[in-house]
Amino acid sequence: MPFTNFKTPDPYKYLNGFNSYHETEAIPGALPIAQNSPQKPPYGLYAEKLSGTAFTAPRATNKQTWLYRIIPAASHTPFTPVPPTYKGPTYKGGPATSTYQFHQIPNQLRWDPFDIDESVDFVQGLHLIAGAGNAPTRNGLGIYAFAAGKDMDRRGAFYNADGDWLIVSQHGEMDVQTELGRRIYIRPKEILILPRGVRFRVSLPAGPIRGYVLEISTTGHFELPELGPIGSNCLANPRDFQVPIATFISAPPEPQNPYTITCKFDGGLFTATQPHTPFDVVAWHGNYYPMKYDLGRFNTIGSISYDHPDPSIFTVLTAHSSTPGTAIADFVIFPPRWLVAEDTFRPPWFHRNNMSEFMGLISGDYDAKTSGGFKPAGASLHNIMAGHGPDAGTHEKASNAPLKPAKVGEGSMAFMFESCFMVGVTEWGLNTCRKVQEDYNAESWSGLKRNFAPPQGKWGEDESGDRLVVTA
Ligand SMILES: O=C(O)Cc1cc(O)ccc1O
Ligand SMILES: [Fe+2]
Repeated sequence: MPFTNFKTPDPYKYLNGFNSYHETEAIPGALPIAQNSPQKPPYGLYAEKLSGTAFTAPRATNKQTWLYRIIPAASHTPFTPVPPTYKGPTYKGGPATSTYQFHQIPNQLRWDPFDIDESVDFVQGLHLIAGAGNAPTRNGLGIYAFAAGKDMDRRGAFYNADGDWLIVSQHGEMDVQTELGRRIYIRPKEILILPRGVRFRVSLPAGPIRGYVLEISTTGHFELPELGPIGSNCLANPRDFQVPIATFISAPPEPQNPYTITCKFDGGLFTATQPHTPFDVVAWHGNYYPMKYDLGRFNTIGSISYDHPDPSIFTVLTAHSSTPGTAIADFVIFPPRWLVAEDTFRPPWFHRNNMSEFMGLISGDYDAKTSGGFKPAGASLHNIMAGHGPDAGTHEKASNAPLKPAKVGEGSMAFMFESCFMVGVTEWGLNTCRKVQEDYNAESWSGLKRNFAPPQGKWGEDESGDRLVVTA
């Protein structure tokens, strides 16, 4: 049985390997040999360096890519702010605000599925649901929902100066052209990493799309988690990350029909034009590039004895904070898997987490919920120390289930963005989207029964705390 989510292969070819140093050329000989910046690069190309870290970052974390292109990215008209009347995304806490405005809410929150708006493209259809910190100090995080029904303009491209994106596809198919290669194909249950600054354009070959985006505004990037005693394999394996192969558009510049470059810079949108295509990179070498990953390739591990392990065993990618072992964001998935633990309450336990947990559902059911309120394309947020866990129905069922080996999550894929930040909710996330469920807590946990049955005798105290109560 092939461990992938797909019967038909993706139509494009890729380079394989996470954190590998790759090189690719669309014309043989376009990459200079040995050096980066010859006096005259091959074929009249310009050399341009795209850095993913400070020049001085330690070798183990240093990222850069050298691009060999027809015209450098520097050549464009000045960027000007996109007028607030533009039918577009809500990136900040509210329209035309200069700072992020987040509502900090200690309650558990859950959202019904986000709507698809077929009249917008990928960039226009992005909405910031929640986040923390900010981009300018490189200490922030953003969680977006996106939905779109239109291709991005053929003569347009977008880049995000605020951080790296991890795009989770929930519905539809995305064909993503980037500077580093013409095509990346993303289907539901696949993810796309788009590094800060890389220009791209999304088209929709098979109708509307919907999904989620995690943005990290840090100095670092998404990394594979350490494996410790697990060893050198399992979870997401490096060779399953797929990287575009250099391809370029060679059309001559058209001053009368320019390309529009849109960027997100501290949550605001700016545009500039240029007569030449941004997708003119003929060759590149480096370790700073977009990547796709099919979540079906994840090698899930779990308990083969007793007790429910921490969900960190399901971490696909992590973005470190400066505290060892503590992530600004972990991307965690709950794939189909066998549960075999003996004498164990198998679903997630009740808990209050030091970290915040934003969850989404790509398809199917999530094994901690039976009430039906956590639906594909919906979401939940259990902020720092918000009590949560299985709903009453799930608890009842799992406490009495025969503990035979059982497969959970067949056809399902839930995920979590877990962060050390207190994650605030935007005005769009709380009100404008009109998806917040009023009764989430009551529906989930008000039905929890008191099952307490101590042995006969003197146990506990009365409410004043100074007299022992005799239970019947
Ligand atoms: O809250 C959740 O459903 C996510 C979760 C799953 C799990 O298996 C253990 C802890 C946890 O936070
Ligand atoms: Fe949790």
